Amino acid sequence: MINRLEALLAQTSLVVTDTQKQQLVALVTLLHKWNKAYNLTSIRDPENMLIKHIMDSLVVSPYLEGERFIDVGTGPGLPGLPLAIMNPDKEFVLLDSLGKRIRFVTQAVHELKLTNVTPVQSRVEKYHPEIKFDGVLSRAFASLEDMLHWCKHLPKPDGLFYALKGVKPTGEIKTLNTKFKLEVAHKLTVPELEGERHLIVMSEIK
Ligand SMILES: C[S@@+](CC[C@H](N)C(=O)[O-])C[C@H]1O[C@@H](n2cnc3c(N)ncnc32)[C@H](O)[C@@H]1O
Repeated sequence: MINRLEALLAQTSLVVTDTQKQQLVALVTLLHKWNKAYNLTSIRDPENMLIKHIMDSLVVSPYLEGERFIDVGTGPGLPGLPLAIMNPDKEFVLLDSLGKRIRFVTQAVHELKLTNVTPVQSRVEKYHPEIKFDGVLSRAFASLEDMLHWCKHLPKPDGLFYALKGVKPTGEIKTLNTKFKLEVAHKLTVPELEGERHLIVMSEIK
């Protein structure tokens, strides 16, 4: 699988060390193994997991600004685990309300020896950390409006919200609550993934 990962990475400008490649492959292997018993993702085949989960998460990496992030509704650690592997100098809280998903994330953190990830089982509305975040991330979590509403207590005053989406959510952007504004919408290219991907970056208006 490492050859396949290297071929996919070669189609990007991402610079990934051998250790990081091994961790990414180990993550796919673990997800594939746990998925049989715990139904963590509808994508069951490791090759598809590499493209639709790992590469889809990794291409967000160059756009992260800051040191401390939370991935809300992380499910089995997506995009948070690939991003944490890619950015060992940044801290990631991976939050989900479902126990089986956070148990998987905890196991992955242990097996991959990740020291920059804290798994948290909680509903996002009820999670009030002492230290706020530079960025609030989500993929396949909620509409932009719901994400901003449920997560508005999480970023630092100048922190950003990042939502990874399919087709550009023009309607959702137009109807953003007047307290928030669109910073930028990046069109993402995920090697060998058909269909559009967008990273919507938003901030609160002060
Ligand atoms: C469709 S899954 C997406 C999982 C992952 N981000 C991905 O891209 O594969 C949405 C996740 O959000 C979680 N979730 C939904 N509402 C939540 C809330 N209010 N607080 C915390 N987690 C929530 C669900 O348990 C589920 O794991």
